[in-house]
Amino acid sequence: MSSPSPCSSSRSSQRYRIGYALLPKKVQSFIQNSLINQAKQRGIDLIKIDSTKPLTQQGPFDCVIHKLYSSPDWNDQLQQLSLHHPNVVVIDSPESIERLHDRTSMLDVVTSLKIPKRNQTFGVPKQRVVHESENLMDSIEEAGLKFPLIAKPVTADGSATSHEMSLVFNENGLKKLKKPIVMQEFVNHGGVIFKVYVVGEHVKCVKRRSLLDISEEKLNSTAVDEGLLLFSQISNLVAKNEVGGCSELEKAVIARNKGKGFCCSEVDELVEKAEKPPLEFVMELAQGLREALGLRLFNFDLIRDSRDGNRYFVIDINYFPGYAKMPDYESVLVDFFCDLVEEKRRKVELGVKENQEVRCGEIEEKNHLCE
Ligand SMILES: Nc1ncnc2c1ncn2[C@@H]1O[C@H](COP(=O)(O)OP(=O)(O)OP(=O)(O)O)[C@@H](O)[C@H]1O
Ligand SMILES: O=P(O)(O)O[C@H]1[C@H](O)[C@@H](O)[C@H](OP(=O)(O)O)[C@@H](OP(=O)(O)O)[C@H]1O
Ligand SMILES: [Mg+2]
Ligand SMILES: [Mg+2]
Repeated sequence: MSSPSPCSSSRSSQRYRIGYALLPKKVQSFIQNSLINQAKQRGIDLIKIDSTKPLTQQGPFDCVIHKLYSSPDWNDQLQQLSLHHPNVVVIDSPESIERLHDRTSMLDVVTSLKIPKRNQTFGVPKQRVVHESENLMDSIEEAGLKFPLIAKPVTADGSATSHEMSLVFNENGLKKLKKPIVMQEFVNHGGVIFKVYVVGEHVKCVKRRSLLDISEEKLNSTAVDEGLLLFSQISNLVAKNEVGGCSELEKAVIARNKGKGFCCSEVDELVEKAEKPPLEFVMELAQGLREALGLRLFNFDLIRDSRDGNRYFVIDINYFPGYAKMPDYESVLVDFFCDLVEEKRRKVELGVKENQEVRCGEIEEKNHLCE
């Protein structure tokens, strides 16, 4: 087997340094030996950054990748780095990342996307943020929202609570929620979501488990009298066999299926059988979002309307998601690192050229003055 070619074929012996600033949990899941080794083979060294120490003293870096929540100090550090070392590629800008931390506006960008006309259409579910002081039912009606709804914490800041969702079946449930909270229309989508991972120009779509459809009948049954069903990170639930049974959520959702015996294995079957959305459509959406968000490392959750197989909804966008769960994540990421290295090389070349032009200009000016 031939060894993988280095990133930049013109300078095969040169090594490149990519600094990463990530929380310990992310380091553990993302910086795996397999990634480090594949990167090494292509001339890239991954260097851990200590965000509590001056960044400019930890370089040099060709590129920096990062995911650190709410750290003004860190944002200042990045600003200083860009000021003093403008050729370093920083992925991504803190301002662009920040937009994904608020679910009230996170999906706004989707509605203004322009992609070529095709059979598939896309949008976002209706939603509205509600506050304690409001007349809840009036607000819900005003926004055109109908039960069942899904309640999502306003802030998506990486904390466990920011992933705590609730299915809301009626006014009773609505009252129990801690406000302010984002209320979003629940769209029946057949128990499967599509996670689209974007890594610069590279895009991968994977299928995952989701919530089962909720029928009119279920909505009117006594099973939903409580009004509320809490859940968290359903797409990451491990397979049935690994936990020795259904999760509480699955049991609860199953119970609402009135003994139809819908269990995890059936959910897994739904995922297995589901057809992914057309690749071209996914690519166009991904590219549109990448440009509109000004981000290169993110994923988005896509669901397909059970009533219309060509209608899709974007329901969530996450910065620097769990890439290690993506098949072949190492090669996708290393290809991306190579793209960055190339970008840095072009920046340097352009800088040198611009400098030369300035110098030539200066010389010409001097000559002219001397004449
Ligand atoms: N509008 C909706 N209609 C139907 N199901 C939804 C809707 N919004 C969310 N869900 C379901 O709830 C899950 C969690 O919602 P969401 O993706 O917004 O939360 P999250 O905690 O930010 O997820 P992640 O772990 O991807 O960051 C989704 O994966 C999907 O199964
Ligand atoms: O922990 P925070 O900062 O909230 O970010 C999460 C994202 O919101 C999730 O989307 C990631 O899971 P997926 O890669 O399955 O979407 C999830 O992946 P992880 O649990 O593997 O790290 C996280 O990246
Ligand atoms: Mg999600
Ligand atoms: Mg999310």
